[in-house]
Amino acid sequence: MSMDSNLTFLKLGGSLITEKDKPRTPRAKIIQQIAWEIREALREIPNLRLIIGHGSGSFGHATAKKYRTREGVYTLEDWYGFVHVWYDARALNQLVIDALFSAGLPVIAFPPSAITFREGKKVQIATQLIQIAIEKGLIPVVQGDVIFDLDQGGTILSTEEVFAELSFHLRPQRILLAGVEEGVWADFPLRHSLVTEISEDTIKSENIQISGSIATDVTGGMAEKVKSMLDLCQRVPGLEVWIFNGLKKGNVLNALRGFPMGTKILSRNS
Ligand SMILES: Nc1ncnc2c1ncn2[C@@H]1O[C@H](COP(=O)(O)OP(=O)(O)OP(=O)(O)O)[C@@H](O)[C@H]1O
Ligand SMILES: C=C(C)CCOP(=O)(O)O
Repeated sequence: MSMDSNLTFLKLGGSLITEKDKPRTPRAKIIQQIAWEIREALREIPNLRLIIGHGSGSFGHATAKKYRTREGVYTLEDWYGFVHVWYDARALNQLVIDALFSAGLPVIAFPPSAITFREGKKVQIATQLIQIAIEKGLIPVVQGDVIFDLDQGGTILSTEEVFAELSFHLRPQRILLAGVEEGVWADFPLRHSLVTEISEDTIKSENIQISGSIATDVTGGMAEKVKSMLDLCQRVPGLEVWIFNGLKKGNVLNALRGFPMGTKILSRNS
């Protein structure tokens, strides 16, 4: 399948849309602001096609950590944990959907728990549903979520993992990952030196200090984000991924306009 030059995936990171170290605390104003920026982008670029994803921040991560849901779901208590994580992730999803819908965006939620399962390493996702929604002019919204797993009962799938699976089928031109950092810092947590481009080559040759999130997190923070996106760029040639700060007014709009900032992740051959 060839690349769809009008299709962009945008993740609103959990660190951006919640106060990640305060349990179940959304950043309502930021979510609203971003909703308006997305609407403005669509007004300016009517043929822009979008899939929006969002992380779980201070909603799902703490509960997922408590029940170790990502490592598997076996006992009755584990299954209680599984639905508890689902419940928390769903609560944040409703707030995001409310803000996007109120801004006039034709959003429709596709929670991975309802359209995805995993068998071994293979993630099966009902991509066709999402494709139909896009063809009808709607904006599918996915999220980090619990999913059933045929080998280990259940697990957690991050937004990036959902995006990766969708990318193989839908071939977006760009993935935009909005968080609270300017991008990937070479010297985190000092934050003096920003890495502008990362490829498989630079990550090996340069001394870039990337670790997990400073808040509670079960999906690996920045380290896993960069690793999974580098891997994806190798497998989907031509794809570009940007990691940038969504807290600054106008940044999401500019990124959607095709002027992203922050750190670009690209395949070795781009
Ligand atoms: N080198 C680095 N550069 C930037 N951030 C880094 C770096 N190393 C670790 N981090 C941490 O990783 C965080 C980003 O990962 P995190 O998973 O929290 O993002 P998110 O996708 O917004 O959250 P969520 O998983 O809740 O959706 C940063 O906010 C920072 O705390
Ligand atoms: C913890 C849960 C429920 C999902 C994690 O997804 P992410 O916030 O995109 O990493």
